Amino acid sequence: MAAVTLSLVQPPCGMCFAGRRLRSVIVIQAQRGNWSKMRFSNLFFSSKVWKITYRSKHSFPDNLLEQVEKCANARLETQSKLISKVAALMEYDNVDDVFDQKSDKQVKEELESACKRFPAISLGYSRPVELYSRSKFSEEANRSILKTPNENSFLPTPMPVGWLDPDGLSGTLSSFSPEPLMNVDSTSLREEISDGSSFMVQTATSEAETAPEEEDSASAQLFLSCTIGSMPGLSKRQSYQLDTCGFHTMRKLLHHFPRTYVDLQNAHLDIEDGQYLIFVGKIVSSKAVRASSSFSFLEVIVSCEVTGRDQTPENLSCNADDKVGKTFYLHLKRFFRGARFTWQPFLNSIQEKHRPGDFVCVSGKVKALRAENHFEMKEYNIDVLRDEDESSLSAQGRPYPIYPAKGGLSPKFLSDVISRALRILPTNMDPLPKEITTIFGLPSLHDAYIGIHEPKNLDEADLARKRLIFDEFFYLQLARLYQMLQGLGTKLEKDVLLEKFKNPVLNSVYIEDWSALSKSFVKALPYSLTPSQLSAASEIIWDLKRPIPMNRLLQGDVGCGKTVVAFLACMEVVASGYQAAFMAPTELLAIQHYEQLRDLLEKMEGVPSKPTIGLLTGSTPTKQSRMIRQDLQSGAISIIIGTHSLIAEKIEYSALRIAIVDEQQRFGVIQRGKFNSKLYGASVVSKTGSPDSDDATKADLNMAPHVLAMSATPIPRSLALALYGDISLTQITDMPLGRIPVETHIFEGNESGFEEVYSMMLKDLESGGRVYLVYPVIEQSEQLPQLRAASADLEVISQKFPNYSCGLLHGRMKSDDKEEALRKFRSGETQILLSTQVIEIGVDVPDASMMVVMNAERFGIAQLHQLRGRVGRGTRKSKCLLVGSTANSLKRLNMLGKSSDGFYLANIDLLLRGPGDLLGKKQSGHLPEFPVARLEMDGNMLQEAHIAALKVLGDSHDLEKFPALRAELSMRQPLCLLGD
Ligand SMILES: Nc1ncnc2c1ncn2[C@@H]1O[C@H](COP(=O)(O)OP(=O)(O)OP(=O)(O)O)[C@@H](O)[C@H]1O
Repeated sequence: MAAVTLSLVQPPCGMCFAGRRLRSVIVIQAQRGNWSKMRFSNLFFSSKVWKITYRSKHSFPDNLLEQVEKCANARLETQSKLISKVAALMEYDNVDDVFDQKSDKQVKEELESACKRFPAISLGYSRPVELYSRSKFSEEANRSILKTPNENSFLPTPMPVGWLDPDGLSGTLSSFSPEPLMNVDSTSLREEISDGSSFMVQTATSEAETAPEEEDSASAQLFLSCTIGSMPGLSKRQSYQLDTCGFHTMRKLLHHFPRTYVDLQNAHLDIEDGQYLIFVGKIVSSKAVRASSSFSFLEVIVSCEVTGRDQTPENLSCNADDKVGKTFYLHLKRFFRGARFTWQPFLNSIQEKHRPGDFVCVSGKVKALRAENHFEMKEYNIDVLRDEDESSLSAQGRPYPIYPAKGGLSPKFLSDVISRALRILPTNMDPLPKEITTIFGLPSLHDAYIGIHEPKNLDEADLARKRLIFDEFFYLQLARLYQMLQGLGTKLEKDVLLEKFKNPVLNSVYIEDWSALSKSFVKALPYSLTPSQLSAASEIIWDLKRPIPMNRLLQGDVGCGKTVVAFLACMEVVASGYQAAFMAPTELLAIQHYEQLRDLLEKMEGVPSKPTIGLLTGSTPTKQSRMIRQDLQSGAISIIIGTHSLIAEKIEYSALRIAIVDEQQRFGVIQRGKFNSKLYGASVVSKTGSPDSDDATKADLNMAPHVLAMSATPIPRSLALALYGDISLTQITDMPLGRIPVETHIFEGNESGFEEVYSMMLKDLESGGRVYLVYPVIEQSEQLPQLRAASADLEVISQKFPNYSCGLLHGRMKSDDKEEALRKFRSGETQILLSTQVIEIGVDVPDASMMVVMNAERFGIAQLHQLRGRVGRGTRKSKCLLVGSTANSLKRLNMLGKSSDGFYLANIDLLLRGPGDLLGKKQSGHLPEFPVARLEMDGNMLQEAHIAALKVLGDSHDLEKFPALRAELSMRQPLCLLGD
């Protein structure tokens, strides 16, 4: 049986015990009524209460208490409905008047008699009140949830409790309430239910109970994780509906953000349908009508005087100073479906809620009715003003939030529930330390929720959005850095790592301190390294000397010379006696890197034992690949270059120390992470060198390899942070000396456009150049006949340029054929190479001097920039011709004509096409979801969030000092989602 625990706080001297408190007593007692057991229908029970309140007003509380007492043993699931009904009925009875006329003494006597009758009611103190089911949270947490200093704002209130239409059709009547809710500030009532769950009706503000702030915030933020069913005042059906539509928790509900805000304008003389306007006027009538046996509606008519200048043509001649006035009639309707809403007392009650003559402020969307100056208000809000003076304040327009519907729940319903949730939002729920919000100028979480849902102006909404975006980025960064720190042993290591992130520029090793092998490698290069290449290599080598696995992204514009920097990293590792793996996205590129490295090693002089290198791709013959695997296992191979076969399970390394992933958009986080499983044992080292005693310390044992990712599509920093979180960035910002910028020309793909393109091609070929022709597809397609296809065009181009030989290269060709086609083009046997975008990545033919891209609008800007980077890699002046299918497409392509800065173009691409397109499907699949933030717009905030996360972790490596933050982190970021 349900045990009733009811607590009433002794009011301060002189303050009247409001009738509301007794009403609350009744409400609680009503919970005990087992109306389901007694087969009471809703109607029956309601009518009972009504009868009592109407017939015997004077002894109303006693009688009512008696009646509800009869309904013992309420079943848990029926209680919330019952309580809603009773609370609602109480609200509409003028019970306050009855009690307010009585003296304190009288009220006290009544309370005492109630207490005698119901031993569960005790006077004089307030016990802790639990808001949510104990099964969901620890008792302690619940207690402190309710000890928020601003408890009143946290309290559920009976008005909305009672009036949410159980059918979900008519929404809440809360907007009709002249005074928001019952002001029970110092009464605490609680009923504990036998299964341990509890439901709070009202709670108290008691100084003695005010808990320390930290405790408050730690538990108050648990509020967001409360199930939607725990939200006071929702009917069972509404909870169910919300839950099935995905609003499982308060967080989910509060994160249903407005789609947009309508600028609510003050009413003016010329009203047009669909405008969102705000009026101040007087209620002229309020009528509740029973339309059928199961349908009723309420219509409130508000008259509003609006003055202004008449803009109609016949009045244009009037003096400009003449103001005219008009009276508009606004019709506010609300519909109710269900027999119980056709019941006359109910209709009377809702009708009386709006008294003719009341000043109100009405806002919503207007729709003209047939009668002149009569408008229906849709999606409206109505607020009763205390007096006319308040009207000037209220009439100031606010942004009007427009919510998206979800799962069949109407925007209005959602907005009502959200606004109710906002009213019980604890103010101190912010898990972010105050210091962080202050440094970054962010509002508190409480203010952010209010600001996004009920902003006073658009600036407030913007600031709120900023805070919510910051949170999304912050927790991502925090989780990734936290995860990384957890992988480290000592405090010192953690400090070093955090310091490294804070001051990335300070961490580099001068060339004098590089290994002898690296220095000889630099000497063997046919060119000198650019300053950027030097500093990039220094940064990487600094990292390689730490006992913490490096996770670095080497970025640089196409053709800036990243490969050689990566080779240097390999040399440094090999010099310490370890192995390096270099993974390329395509076989072509793997072969290219292998040959380049082989040539450079051959030129190296004065090195006693040169590093041994191997090539392993999908097409390596089985016998050869078995041998390579054996050599990797024994340490006979110190640098292995290959494709994704390098991370195959059967590959074992003896001492893998660095994995270079030439990502070029093709590899995702997972592939990089797979290298982590390629741990090495310290017992075996490669043959090239022996580990320095300093480096190969015990801490190195079983350390995951360093990972250096290379990206030629400069991923905007924000995107890199979002994608990798904990990654360090190294950028090569200058180009090798002697490079001549590629000229870019844009053409429309019509007859004259192609004529010009062909003539430019001919000129280039005649001067000894070599031309890439890039196509969006291999074969002509019936679905997309406008696309030029590489295979189909081979004949056309061969005929057009009979004196030159053409080659074909595309992804469907066999590996050997591809290599052969590229070899011929590189050597000059073929002068024209018709290709698909397979050449986009890394292909390095320094003599290629022209690139023509057909149907160029089919490629992203970053992609085109990549393609363009295939030319201009030597000393010849090169050109890139982009042929757009239509005149419309040229605008976007023109951007490439204006800039050759890959970072700038990548940002533009991110802005225009979003991260998914920029990264490619594979990689963008690893991007975390950001419900509010748009990386392309809000990316710069990621950097702030990164700094904030570093700061927090710097203060407390394991977040022990920030329990609320830790709890929030675990709720937001399950660690399995954190990439590698
Ligand atoms: N410092 C330098 N001076 C002159 N040439 C250089 C320099 N560094 C690299 N190169 C040459 O520039 C060309 C491009 O280098 P590399 O292939 O490393 O560029 P990349 O940054 O990897 O470009 P991509 O993104 O296209 O792969 C190569 O032919 C390389 O030999």
